[in-house]
Amino acid sequence: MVETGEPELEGKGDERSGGRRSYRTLLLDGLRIEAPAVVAVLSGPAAERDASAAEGLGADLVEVRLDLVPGDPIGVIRRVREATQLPIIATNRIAEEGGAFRGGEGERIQILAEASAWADLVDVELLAGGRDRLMEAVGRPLIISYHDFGGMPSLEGTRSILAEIFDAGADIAKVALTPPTLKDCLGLLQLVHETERPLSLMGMGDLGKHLRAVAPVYGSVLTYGHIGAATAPGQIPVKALRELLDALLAEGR
Ligand SMILES: O=C1C[C@@](O)(C(=O)O)C[C@@H](O)[C@@H]1O
Repeated sequence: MVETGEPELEGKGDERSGGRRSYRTLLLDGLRIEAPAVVAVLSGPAAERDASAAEGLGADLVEVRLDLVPGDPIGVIRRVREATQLPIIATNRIAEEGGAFRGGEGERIQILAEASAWADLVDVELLAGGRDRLMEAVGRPLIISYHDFGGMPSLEGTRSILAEIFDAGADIAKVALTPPTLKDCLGLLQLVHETERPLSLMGMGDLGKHLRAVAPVYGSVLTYGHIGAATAPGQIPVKALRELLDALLAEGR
């Protein structure tokens, strides 16, 4: 686990980074993220080509879904590193949380650890058996994630999951949930607004997808969009997501 030590710098709603509005600056082991930030998810055979296009489409970071690229995942992330200057998140998603990796946990963690040499942040699931082993092996800022593709825990249950994620040593907590009602969406926005530590919250599904553009207004630090095929229900194309954020983020808050 990386000892960041660096304070987060609380920006103001009117701060701009390259013409974009930033609410807060995250300093993670020398990596500077002006939040809220758009992450372009790279998957499939066009991952390297999409990496080249990501910044022009409005992405601030890219995520390489090592479980969703053909061939050698290490070769792919190396080429993505050559294709873009944007910070890279390495993710090798377990099947239980919507991923396509089908090997053993030891192999999955090994690939992720090796790929981290070309990444700026690493994503690992809260419930992954190899989570702590990976965290010991990787000297990168960590996103610890939790996904529910069929619904969501209660709000108290979600608060407990966030506490577990931060207690486990996350630099950024990430939860992607499928809220069944608008009341659940309101509850999640309240949760984002009250959480001071860096949290990325996304809604999945038809009723939750608007949270991808709205939760950043309430403080969510990362929101994920796609360039090629969507990698989650309700995911929004990067260009449209960027335009939504630029339209919705407020001068002051
Ligand atoms: O965890 C996340 C969020 C995500 O599942 C989404 O809902 O956009 C997409 C994944 O690629 C990423 O790793």
